[in-house]
Amino acid sequence: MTDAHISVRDLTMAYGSRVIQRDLTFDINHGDIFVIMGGSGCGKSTLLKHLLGLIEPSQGDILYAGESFVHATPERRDSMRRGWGITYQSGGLFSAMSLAENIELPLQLYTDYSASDRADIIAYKLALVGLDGYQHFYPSEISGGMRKRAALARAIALEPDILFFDEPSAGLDPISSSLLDELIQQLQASIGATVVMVTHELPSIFSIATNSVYLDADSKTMIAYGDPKHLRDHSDQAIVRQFLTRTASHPAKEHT
Ligand SMILES: Nc1ncnc2c1ncn2[C@@H]1O[C@H](COP(=O)(O)OP(=O)(O)OP(=O)(O)O)[C@@H](O)[C@H]1O
Repeated sequence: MTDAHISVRDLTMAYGSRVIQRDLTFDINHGDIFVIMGGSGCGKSTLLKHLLGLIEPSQGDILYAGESFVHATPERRDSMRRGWGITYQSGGLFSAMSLAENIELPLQLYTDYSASDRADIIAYKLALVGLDGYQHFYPSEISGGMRKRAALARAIALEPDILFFDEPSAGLDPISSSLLDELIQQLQASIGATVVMVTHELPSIFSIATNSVYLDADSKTMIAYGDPKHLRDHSDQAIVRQFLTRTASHPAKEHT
């Protein structure tokens, strides 16, 4: 038994007969800001999709608070998912809806709040991400960084206890990207959620991650687990140190 928030156990991930990663076993603890790292094509997004239940494992299990997600009934999976907030690379806002309508959608779908309670929650969530008063704007009327923050406001609409991010700062300039990092850190601290993210951004990794796993494309398994700053300085795997210091002597190999 473990008191980890998410436990990955002996996980093998494959597309058909092609194994992407095998024997993944690690924990993500409550309140971690956990980063899934590795070179291009090693299987980071594939792992995220397994954690979200979008792809079934070839082997192994994923447990949330000690309960198997892989073996849960569809109804039980739905209720476990209710506690998750997800933001995709593109942000995933509906362009034909205002920011308020985007944030209202999960509230309408999953809660019995009255219209006026929903309006209060929308205002509060927008304020949390620094978009106070932007209720009536459409996604096309705000900047890329603001869209990411609006997507985050929608992801936290239902008070999730886990936030998943796929490349949160993709497409952002360094300043917007570091503002988003700060926001993720503040939200983590204020709502107490566990954060799981896939990112390539070393500044993000070093400024906010508390723990990480490194997936290796060549050996098709994890070769490092721990605080990325510690791994950068002390990993016994040269490739991990190179990845974290950007010192690879040859261009990163693509595994596509
Ligand atoms: N739906 C799919 N069917 C078959 N193969 C796939 C599928 N999705 C991804 N792959 C392959 O699985 C491997 C891992 O892909 P994945 O997108 O998980 O890697 P990644 O580490 O997230 O890559 P990147 O950093 O480039 O985004 C790649 O070789 C990819 O081509």
